[in-house]
Amino acid sequence: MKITDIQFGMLRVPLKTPFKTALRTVNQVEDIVVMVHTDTGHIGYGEAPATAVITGDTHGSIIDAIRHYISPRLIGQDVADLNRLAGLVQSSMEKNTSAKAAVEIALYDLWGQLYKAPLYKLLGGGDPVITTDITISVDYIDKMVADSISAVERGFESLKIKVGKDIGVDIERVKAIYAAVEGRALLRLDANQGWTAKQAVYALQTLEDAGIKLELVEQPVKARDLAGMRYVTERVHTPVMADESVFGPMEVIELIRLRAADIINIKLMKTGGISNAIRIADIAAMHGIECMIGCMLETSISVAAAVHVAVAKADVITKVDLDGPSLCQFNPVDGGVIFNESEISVTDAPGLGIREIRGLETDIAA
Ligand SMILES: C[C@H](N)C(=O)N[C@H](CCC(=O)O)C(=O)O
Ligand SMILES: [Mg+2]
Repeated sequence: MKITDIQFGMLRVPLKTPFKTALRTVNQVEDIVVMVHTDTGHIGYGEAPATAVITGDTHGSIIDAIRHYISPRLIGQDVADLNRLAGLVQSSMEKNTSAKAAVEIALYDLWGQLYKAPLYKLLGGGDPVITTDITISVDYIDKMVADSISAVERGFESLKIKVGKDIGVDIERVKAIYAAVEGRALLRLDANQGWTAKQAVYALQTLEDAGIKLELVEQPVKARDLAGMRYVTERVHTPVMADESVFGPMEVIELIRLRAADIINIKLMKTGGISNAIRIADIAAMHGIECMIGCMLETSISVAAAVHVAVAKADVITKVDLDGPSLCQFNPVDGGVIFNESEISVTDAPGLGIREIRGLETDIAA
């Protein structure tokens, strides 16, 4: 199975409700879809969101990276040489992790199609059903409480509460949500870098002293502030998770060396795809550190790939934040992973199992 062409499309899907974090507000998913064509007629699918505030990637940079740096290395190559091709993708240029992820995901999809097996089985197999949390956007307290109750009524047993806007209000936000859903859902906080280390310790100790048990706190301080991450980790009982602080395996090794977090959030859009996500899971497992697998604002194309990784690496990926498809007003994908609110199931269709993507705009400019 030889690669003959790589094409792009733009996929726009409105969100059910605006997605608000300490870093940004978004109303719709607008992702680049990558289609890797082969001489056998098989097509591999990948997807890349332009999360400029986290990865630095924009629509233009994703297309440019694939068109001018990644694609020329792959045309004519054999999909059976997957590891070598993943290496070509990773070494094509610095950074640009979302572009690399989209192409790698499509290559892994084709690899599964080549061997007529679902990706998770080729990655080692596992229980085909996993459970995700859902994000509660940062907002007025009453709105966050109402959104949390609604999520619990939809069956979500784990809520990812966005904070990081104002330390005093954040504490009140968490207290109010905890009181509203206590005993019915676990609370994860994500400050998206919005606090200083001292603020984070103050907020978390205040919540702990009030008897509020949190499952974890994600990225309390600035991405590059590893000393701050360590400061928080050493001073609170709540497990601290690194998100924006870690992209690839080298950063994970450094984070572990510094003991700067308790848990690692793996996202394909930070790792540059599946190969490095697996490396990080293996490094974490060797050090006895748990991982979450997360996503950006992505649909069920790239999130499907993350699901296959989560299923195959469930020994170390013990937490799942793959709510992108649940945040969308509709699923544009026919076939593939089944997203049913908190329950996500892989099927035994080859690769990612994607048959068709509806509403794809293929006339996008460079
Ligand atoms: C969508 C997912 N639950 C999530 O919250 N991801 C964010 C970043 C998403 C974005 O801004 O596109 C995170 O974990 O920080
Ligand atoms: Mg996060």
